[in-house]
This record gives sequence, structure tokens and C-alpha cells, in this order.
Amino acid sequence: MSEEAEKPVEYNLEADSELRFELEAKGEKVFVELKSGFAELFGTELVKGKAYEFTTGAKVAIFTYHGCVLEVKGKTDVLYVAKETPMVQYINCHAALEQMREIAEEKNVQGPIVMVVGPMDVGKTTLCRIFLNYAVRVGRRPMFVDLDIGQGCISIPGTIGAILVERPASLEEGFSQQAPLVYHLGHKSPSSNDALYRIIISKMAEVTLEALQANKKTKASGMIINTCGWVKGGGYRHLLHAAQAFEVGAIFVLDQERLYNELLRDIPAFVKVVLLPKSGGVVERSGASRAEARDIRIKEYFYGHRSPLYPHSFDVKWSDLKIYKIGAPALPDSCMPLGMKAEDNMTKLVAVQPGPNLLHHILAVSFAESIEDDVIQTNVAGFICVTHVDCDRQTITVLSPQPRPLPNVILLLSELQFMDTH
Ligand SMILES: Nc1ncnc2c1ncn2[C@@H]1O[C@H](COP(=O)(O)OP(=O)(O)OP(=O)(O)O)[C@@H](O)[C@H]1O
Repeated sequence: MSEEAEKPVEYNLEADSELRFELEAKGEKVFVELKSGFAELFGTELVKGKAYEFTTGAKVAIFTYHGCVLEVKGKTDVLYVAKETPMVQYINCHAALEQMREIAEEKNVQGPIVMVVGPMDVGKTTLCRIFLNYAVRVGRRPMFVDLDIGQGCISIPGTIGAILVERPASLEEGFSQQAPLVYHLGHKSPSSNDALYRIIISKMAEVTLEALQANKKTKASGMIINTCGWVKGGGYRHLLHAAQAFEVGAIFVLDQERLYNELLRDIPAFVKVVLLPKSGGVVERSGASRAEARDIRIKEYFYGHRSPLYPHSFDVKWSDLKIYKIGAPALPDSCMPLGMKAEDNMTKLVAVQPGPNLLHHILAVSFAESIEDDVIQTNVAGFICVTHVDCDRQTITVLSPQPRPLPNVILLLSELQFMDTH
């Protein structure tokens, strides 16, 4: 990095504008400090005088409602100040949700359950983060459900998850992930097993809706649901199903009028459907950068991000494990036993014989105690990664967040792989 780039630069932002930057070059770091005024990153307020560090892959927008001065130190790939942002529309939506929460609190009824939908790369996850941050900043405790299998921000890819949000997201590490509720799909896209995706969405809805009732504050705060960017055909049907399963009261559609009109047509009239513009700052990601983002998420699961984690590595005997994959190869309906549909095959547990085929694969550790339990509808405790297979000794070496022994022997195979190069 040149001396020039190291020099801090001050940016004077007017009210309702944002500083956007991206960091692509490997090993680069950028430090941002709020010198005066007020500013926030996707709804989390910046503390004055604190230097925030951003690393490779960061795509950042620091917005100010009142004007501020920011100091940036380090070399960014793109950096500009944008005056056109949809933030005022987003905060108006938050204000509407807040009104619903106030009424819900007064009457002790269910607060708003809303879903954010839209095609890929329109800022769905970011809008959820903004809504959740604004809610906790005014003392709410909403639930966040992430149905985005490929780029979800709870747990690891290949799963759907839910967390209770009690604090604003950390600028660098996102929301705290204490005790998430996670269900396993085992694929990067719902289309690889639509039947299973549908089942786990229904289960997630059942469990989270019940959990909301447990606490008056959470009940009034409601739920924000993030969804996949697959909005055509089967993806659209999943959105309709999720809206019904979670009994959503409002759907925010980002950017796509076609999806907005389809929903207006297909969703009961008591559900509000609101079209919102996407931010010009949202960055489109290529297939390769999505794959890289998935890899980074898995790495962070085992090794942490800013605060490091120290995973354990140990051997487990093949004979001590019960590994299953969900879904047998598809057969035509005509070949199925009487009364069964080809779809039923996709939710069957199929025993997997340990061997070299497991190398680098992620295995979900199920909470199910026996195969007689409803394994596919049981949430998972966590994940391990197979880092070595020894066919002679009939053992596998696993990377695990917890020391041995594994909390359970029922493991579910994921198609996701992770090369542990740490
Ligand atoms: N206003 C903005 N300025 C700059 N970058 C932004 C802005 N809003 C979002 N981003 C960045 O754009 C990227 C994509 O946003 P986000 O993940 O919210 O989109 P998405 O619609 O959820 O994507 P997916 O298709 O994966 O579901 C993220 O890296 C995010 O940090």
C-alpha cells in the first residue's frame, strides 16, 4: 500500500446521504472513524471516536440522517458519497411496524410478522438487518428468521435458522448468534430438495410462532423473515407457502414489480404487500463470490471472525456413527410402492456408509436421539466437518466446535464442503 493511501481522508456528509465503499483486494484493511455528527451502518449506530476495521469482501454503506464527518484510512476499491438512498422509505416502514407493535403491546396480541422478498442481490438481508436494528434500538426484542439457504446469515449455508435479537448487530460481526434454532436442508439451493425445504419451513414456523408467545415483549415485537432470491416458479411457491405458514401480516417486496403484482394477486387481501426500491449501493455478486461467501461463513462458524474461536479436531470410529442423507434418488411415480409419491422419496432417511466419500463434507449433528424420532423435523445442535478419512483404521477425523465426544451420534450429510486450510 502506498504512503498516499495510508493518509486518512475526511468526508463531510450532508443529511440523508451515505458513504459507500467496497474492499476487494486480499489482505487490505480500511479503518473508519466517526469524527462528528451521527451515522449508522445498516441500522447500527457508530460510536464517535472509535476506529472500525473493515476487511476484504466488505461492502459498506454508512448513512447519516443528520449529517456527519467520517474519516477513512486505507485503500478501498470503490468509494463514493451517494445522496440518493431509499433509507427514508425504509425508516417509514419501520415507523409503521412500530405503530403495530405499540397496539399489539397495549392489547397483548401478536406483533407484526413481516417477510422481506425480492430477487437476488437487492438488499433483502440488509433491509432485515436495518428493521431489526431499529426495533432493538427502541427497546424491542424481535425474532429474526432466515429462510435463505444459500446466503443465510444465521448458522451456516444449507440450513434455515432463527434467533432472538436483543442487541443491535455488531458492525463487524453481525447479530449475536446465541442459541439459534436451526434446521438442516443440506443443499445450497431449495430446488435440490423442495419437499424437505417445505417441511422445514412449516416446522420453523410452528416452533417460532409458539416461541413468540412465551414472552410478552417478544410477542409484541414480532418477527422479521428473510427469504431466498429465487422468486420464480418453485421459488415463488415457497414464498407463498412461507407467507401462509408464518401467518405474515405484511410483505416487503424489494425492487421487482412483477413479483409485487404476483403477490397482490395471490396473497389474501388482509396481508399488506409493499413495494420498496432497492438501494443503488447494493452490490451484485457473481456465482464465484457467492461460493466464496459460503466458504467464509463456514470458516467463521469454526474459527470465528473478529473474536477467534478454537475448534477441536479428533477421531471418531465409523462404528460409533449413524450418518444419513435425506432424500433417495428420484424414481418415477410408476415405480413407487402403491400409495407413495416420488416426492415422498425426497424426505426419506438413507443410511450413508462412511468412507472417502465423506471427505471435506459438513455433517449436521441432529438433536434426534434415535432414528425412530422425526429426524428431518428435529433441529440440529451444530456442525462438524470431516477433515480426514482413514479406511484402514475405519475412523474419520472431524473438526468440531466442541471437544469430544459428539453430543449425538445421528449425523446428517450436507452437500456443502469445506477445505480446512487453517
Ligand atoms: N446501501 C448499500 N451500499 C453499499 N452496499 C450495500 C448497500 N446495501 C447492501 N449492500 C451490500 O450489498 C451486498 C448484498 O446485499 P444483501 O445481502 O442484503 O442482498 P440480498 O438481496 O439479501 O442478497 P441474496 O441474493 O444473497 O439474498 C451485501 O454485501 C451488502 O453489504
